Amino acid sequence: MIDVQTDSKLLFAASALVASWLLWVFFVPPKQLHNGFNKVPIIKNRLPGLGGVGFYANRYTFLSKNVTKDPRHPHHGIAKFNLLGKVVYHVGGNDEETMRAICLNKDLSFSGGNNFLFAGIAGARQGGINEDGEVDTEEKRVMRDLIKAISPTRLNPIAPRLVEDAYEGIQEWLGNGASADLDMQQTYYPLVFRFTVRVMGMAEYASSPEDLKRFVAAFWATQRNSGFWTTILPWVPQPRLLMRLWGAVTLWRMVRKTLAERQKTGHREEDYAQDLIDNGYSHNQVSKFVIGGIIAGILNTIGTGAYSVAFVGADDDLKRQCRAGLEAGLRKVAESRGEVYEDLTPLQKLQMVKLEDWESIPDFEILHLVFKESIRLMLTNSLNRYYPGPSKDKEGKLKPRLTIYGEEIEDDAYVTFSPPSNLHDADAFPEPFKFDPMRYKRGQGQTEYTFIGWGAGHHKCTGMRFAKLETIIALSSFLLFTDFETVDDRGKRYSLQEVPLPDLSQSHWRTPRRPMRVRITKPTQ
Ligand code: HEM
Repeated sequence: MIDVQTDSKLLFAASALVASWLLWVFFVPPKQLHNGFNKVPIIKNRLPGLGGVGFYANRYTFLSKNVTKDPRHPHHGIAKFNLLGKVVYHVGGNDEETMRAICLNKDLSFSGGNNFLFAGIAGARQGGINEDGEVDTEEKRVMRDLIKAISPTRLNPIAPRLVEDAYEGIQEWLGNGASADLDMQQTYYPLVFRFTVRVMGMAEYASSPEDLKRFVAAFWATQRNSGFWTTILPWVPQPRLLMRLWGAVTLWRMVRKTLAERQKTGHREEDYAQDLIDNGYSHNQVSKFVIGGIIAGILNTIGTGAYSVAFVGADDDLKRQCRAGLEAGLRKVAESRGEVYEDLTPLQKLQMVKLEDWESIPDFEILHLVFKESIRLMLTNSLNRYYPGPSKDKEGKLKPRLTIYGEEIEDDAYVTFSPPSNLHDADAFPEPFKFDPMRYKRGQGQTEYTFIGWGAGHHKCTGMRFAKLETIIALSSFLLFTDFETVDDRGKRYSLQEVPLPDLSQSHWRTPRRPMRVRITKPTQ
């Protein structure tokens, strides 16, 4: 028999429990935040228990609203806030001492920071740090493999194939027409994807448009479906979460299936996945490497590269300068190989260039400066770290505690540095939102601490040379295989300073604030 009275009592008790738990989750910040460990100002949040979840959803705006209001020095200073029960220190500025404190302190965990502050995995294992407080061997191995995958010995033989990919891409975009208006997200982004799968794995997708399309769609399903609710309530089924799951499962299954096919048929490719297979790595290990490598390789490269093309397409003088530099450099390469420059096709000219040529021939410098300036304007991803506390040195003595802007940081805290605080600082880069690639020739942003675009210290970008190579190949392909200009959706030309930047809170997809197309035309000569 049902005892109605007991049941309703139980129901009441359960509801009260849930309600108190929710109140606690939403309104009670972690004790650590207010414990007076230091005098760092606290960022207040409407739901102090959840904390500054705007950091995930709208990072740039969240920091602009809550840190300094001085637009000449965005995001400068230090402030702390609660984020899902963890204490996070925001740090910004362009003084070398502060950046060194973050970039050179071996007690700070890169993967621990990114698991939580980038991927939004609250309470995840502080990956990469073993019980002795050292970077674990699995993480070291993955990093070693990545360095090998994009080493000059591998990039040089693949570079001509990347040029061919760009050439084919352009022919495909033009189709039978004399010109085409490119939405860069739908055209340039898949091209960079093609480059990346060719280098890392799975090269099969680079030659199969259908597979590439499916792979790209699955990738973006994982990257573009993180938001406020999926971060706060990751266990509650919701459309974005399901999309994310679908993306992750599809990526995983595609890579596993392709690996199994290689094993079954003996088919081989020139990508790094093949090297790993040959070295006896398990399919699990290869899949993790491929997917991780693609995430690292794609996210910062697509938008900054696409905008490099768009900026050049918006200014005829800059385009002339880039073409002149490119042609002069290509002529030198051809002549050094004993070729007659005029006898070569544009494709052959570009395919001859080695990584070291792109990096060392002074005529190519203008292309690098365009890319550098595009990164300066666009890079908003923070440098994320986890601080477990000071470790011990070899004699067993505690190392000095992490100190930033004179304030000691407690154990079990997160630290995040905002690149725009460095890259958009008006003293370091006058008129910071003006696209001005020649500013570096006037002495701005010369060191890794005065230009944090590639990071600095222990975690400086491993993929820098590859990112430069692929972007310069793509930009050079536009310059050599097409004529191009940057227009709006009605075909009206944008000037250099009118090129619409993306909302800087949007970390990867980088949609321009107003419609933007790159109009390519078959060259007349
Ligand atoms: C425009 C393109 C790129 C930009 C602006 C960029 C920027 C950065 C920055 C700022 C960091 C430092 C992060 C930190 O300290 O927390 C970094 C690290 C890293 N980047 Fe890049 N990156 C780019 C392309 C690439 C590519 C193409 C790859 C790989 C194929 C790559 C792989 C990595 C890796 C593995 C790290 C971590 C290094 C370590 O922990 O030692 N990046 N990148």
